[in-house]
Amino acid sequence: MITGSQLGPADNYNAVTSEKEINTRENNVAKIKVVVRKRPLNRKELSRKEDDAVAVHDSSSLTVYEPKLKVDLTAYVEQHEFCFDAVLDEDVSNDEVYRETVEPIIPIIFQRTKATCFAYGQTGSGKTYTMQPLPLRAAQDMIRLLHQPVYRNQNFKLWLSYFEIYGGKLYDLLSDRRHLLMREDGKKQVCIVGLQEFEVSDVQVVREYIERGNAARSTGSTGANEESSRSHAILQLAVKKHIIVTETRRQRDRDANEAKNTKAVGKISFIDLAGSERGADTTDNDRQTRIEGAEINKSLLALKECIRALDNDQIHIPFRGSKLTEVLRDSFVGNSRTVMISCISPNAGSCEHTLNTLRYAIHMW
Ligand SMILES: Nc1ncnc2c1ncn2[C@@H]1O[C@H](COP(=O)(O)OP(=O)(O)OP(=O)(O)O)[C@@H](O)[C@H]1O
Repeated sequence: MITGSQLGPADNYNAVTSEKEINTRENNVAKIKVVVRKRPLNRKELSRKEDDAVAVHDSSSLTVYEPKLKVDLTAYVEQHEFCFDAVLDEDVSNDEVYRETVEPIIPIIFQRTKATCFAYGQTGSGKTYTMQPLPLRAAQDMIRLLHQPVYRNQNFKLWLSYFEIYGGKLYDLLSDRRHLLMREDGKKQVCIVGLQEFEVSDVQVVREYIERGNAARSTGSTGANEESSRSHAILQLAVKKHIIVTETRRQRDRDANEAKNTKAVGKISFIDLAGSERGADTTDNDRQTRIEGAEINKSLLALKECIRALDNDQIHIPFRGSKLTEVLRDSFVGNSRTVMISCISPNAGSCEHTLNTLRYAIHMW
């Protein structure tokens, strides 16, 4: 697989981008990229003297050492080797994560590409820690690109929206958690009725919107991670071309909203998924938690099915499998790119979840 890391750093965006250069970039960015990130042992795990069961060998392979018992109760360790597009060790910074995952995609968003970046893993494995900084960094680079003459002259603008899927329902995180409805138009385009989109041209404003959305997110508590997220949060950055309307038409369309005077170019969606083990979260908790668990399980399975179907160039993609995949439908069809970041906990006690996460990731690869 070709990895995006072959592309130049963000500063290269400042150079004037030629059509040929863009096409080369587009071909160099893998359609689906699977990256694994290991987090360090946390204070609790260290105080319990838990073993680190994950060894990262190089930039693309790792081994999980699973503690097991024989039938006669003798302890032994089973080794599981894995290989991915990229494996990021515990000392890798969020900046490096950005460079490895999202940065290579940014220029091709301006060339009608739709991209999806999501983090997958058990509760407490680092999904939010990994996903939180990515949209801001992406917005920074996108705003810089908007200033290039080639895009400025075409009147390209950046728009932001942020919503969550909680218990199979959609809520706008930037509009007092307003309940949103999803509709399909005649051209089978999914649209989220009432979702607020904001034009952004300043990184500080982007930061404020992200903070506002984060504060509105649904969280619940479990034994594993008290601030655990039980919803999928989706932040979208869309590049749109503003169409200059004549004064006569403007008057005619006096009541039309801003969106009618724009044309979609490309989009990147960042998804912070709910904890992957939540699908099995059916015994300890109340009915509501069990329903949430079932919904989460359904959407994670549907996501896997869709990505596998895309990778195999299948004609039928099972988008209708869940609300999550229905919402993401337009991001997967046509010229699309997907980056999956599998977050894993290093402690031996999490081995089973870690192996499940890596096996989920292997199916995408
Ligand atoms: N790579 C990392 N380096 C340092 N600390 C990390 C790293 N990854 C995660 N952490 C810390 O681990 C804790 C759990 O991480 P986080 O909340 O991102 O998990 P999560 O996978 O999003 O969990 P949930 O599904 O419950 O939301 C946080 O305190 C976070 O700061």
